[in-house]
Amino acid sequence: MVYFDTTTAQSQNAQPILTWDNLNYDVKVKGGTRRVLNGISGSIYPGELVAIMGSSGAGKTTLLSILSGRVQGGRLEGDIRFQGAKRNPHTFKRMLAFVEQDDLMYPSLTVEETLMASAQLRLPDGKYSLDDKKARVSTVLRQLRLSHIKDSMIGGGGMRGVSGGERKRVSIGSELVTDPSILMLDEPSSGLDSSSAEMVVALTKEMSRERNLCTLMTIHQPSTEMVAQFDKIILLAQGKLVYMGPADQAVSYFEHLGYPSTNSNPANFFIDLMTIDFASTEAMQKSEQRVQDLADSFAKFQEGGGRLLPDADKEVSGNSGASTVSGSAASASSSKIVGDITEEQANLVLTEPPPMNSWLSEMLVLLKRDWKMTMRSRSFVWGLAVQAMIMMLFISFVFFQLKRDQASVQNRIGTMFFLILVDVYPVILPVMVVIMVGRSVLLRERSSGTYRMTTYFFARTLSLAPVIYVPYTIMYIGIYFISHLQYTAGKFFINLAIHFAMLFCSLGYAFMMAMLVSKIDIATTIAPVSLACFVLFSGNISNADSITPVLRWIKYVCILFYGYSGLMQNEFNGLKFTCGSENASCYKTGADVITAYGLDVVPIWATVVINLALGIGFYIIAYGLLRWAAKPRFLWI
Ligand SMILES: Nc1ncnc2c1ncn2[C@@H]1O[C@H](COP(=O)(O)OP(=O)(O)OP(=O)(O)O)[C@@H](O)[C@H]1O
Repeated sequence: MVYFDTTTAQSQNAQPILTWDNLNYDVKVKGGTRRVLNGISGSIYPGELVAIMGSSGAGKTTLLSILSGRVQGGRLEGDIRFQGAKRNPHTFKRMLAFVEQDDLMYPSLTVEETLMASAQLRLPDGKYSLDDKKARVSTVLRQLRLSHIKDSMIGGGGMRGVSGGERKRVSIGSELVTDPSILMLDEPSSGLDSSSAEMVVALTKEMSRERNLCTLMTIHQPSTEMVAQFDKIILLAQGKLVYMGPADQAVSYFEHLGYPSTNSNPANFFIDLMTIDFASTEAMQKSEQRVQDLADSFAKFQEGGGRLLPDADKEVSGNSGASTVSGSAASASSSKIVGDITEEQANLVLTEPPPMNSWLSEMLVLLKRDWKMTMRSRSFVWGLAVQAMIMMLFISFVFFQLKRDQASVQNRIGTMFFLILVDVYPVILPVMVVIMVGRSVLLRERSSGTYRMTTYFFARTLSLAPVIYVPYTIMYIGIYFISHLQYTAGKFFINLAIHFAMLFCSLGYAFMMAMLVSKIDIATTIAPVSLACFVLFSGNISNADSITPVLRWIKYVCILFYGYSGLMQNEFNGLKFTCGSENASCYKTGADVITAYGLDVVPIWATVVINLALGIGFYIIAYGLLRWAAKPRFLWI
């Protein structure tokens, strides 16, 4: 009788942390459906490092996505249990650390800042003091051999930063500073040279052992050294399971099925066995048949409790005595030490996700992080400052020291109109781009429940506000005095209030557009067009009272209309103008101008309040888009 003991040292005393049973996954294809995963069952235990292997298109990423609760679209059947119970989407995602294939991080933060932000946001304040979090970060930096580059920028997007291997380790580190029960990594070795890839796997194993963490990764074609690190491997071929068990027994297992190893690297041997050969019809049929045979043999092997060849007389298992494929506790050793870990460690699994930190503490951590990023975007900060100064000089000297004649009426109207345009266009476009650049990191952090979406909006807005409000306030003050608008304290502060409300609206509009569209090039095309429509209804180009009745309502949702109306009323009310004899039509008072332009409908105070309300409305829409429309529809079983 031949038995393979498919339990690993970690599984002998412990309960599985994650089990899956008979998973079937179908996707829609032209003319019907296609089965991507077929009857996959298995389990993983605390402390185990497990690799999902298979040739391209075998279903590795799909299986990992299903187990992590991140699969979208298609039809999923089967059963998945976390610590013996059905998974709760809200708690499971906070107990899972998921490292995506693309290392999505903010380029302008340093390695240490990236890990610290993750620790501060995801470790509960009630359990960890700031010093504990710092200590944890420095431990992770040391364990992942990152201490020497802790002050280097992550880089990316044209900014020089850490290397690919280091970047991957930072990604892993920012997940490991938290207290996850399971760590999942999608192709952690992709894009890395062999020594960096080996280092990533070796360090992951070291940390899995130390923390008794269950680690599951997909990997395409690992080296012999990497295969030796894995406790368990899951081999998939054409969506079917052909082996799941200790990595060091897989070669013997296939030998006993009649497939002796043909390659010194076991991974290459497995891939050769499982790959479909498309060279000819005959070769294809033969390799498909082989894969089917392997899948059938493993299914029988699982059903038979690890019995591979009935009545064979060879004992091949590395472990003596019979044990079952599911790693039953029946075969557990009575020893207190199992493999590298103790029995207590083996049974140590977190049953509750860490509680979320308070809203304020979360917001302050995000604000600090966002502020650093904003200040490091030199071109953004300086771009806004320089453009505000250029606008100030340009507007105030074109409309220099306005008088009280009929020409000054036109010049005042021009000043007000130009000012409201300056409040929106040069603000919305750069802010929108800055928000969109961080969109993918935001979505990743949202998927893992790192923080609340409301704290994100507050912190991001507060971090951007000073670099907009400070130069723009200087610009308004400069224009106010150089152009000689009405010099009274009341008018001056009302002027500022109208502009501040406009800038708030512009920020809200930029957030809304950044959440509405996922691609920067599309957003930078749509935003100016939508703003151009607002210009039409601002009350300058067309008379606010004479717009076609069907479209007249648009002015009431137009930020430019309220800003323009407020500024015009504030500046013109109380003014008297001289009329020259040559002027056929003459505005004698500022009130005449306001009436002629149809801008006396909404009182000044209301223009400020309505613009603030519109700004809040834009933020609410942005929040709704992020919360619901951009929310991925994950399948849960
Ligand atoms: N939503 C989907 N729609 C159509 N086909 C899909 C979908 N999801 C997965 N597939 C198909 O299922 C198969 C398995 O995909 P998966 O990405 O899991 O493979 P993989 O083993 O990770 O491959 P690789 O190593 O190349 O990344 C592929 O043929 C893929 O095209």
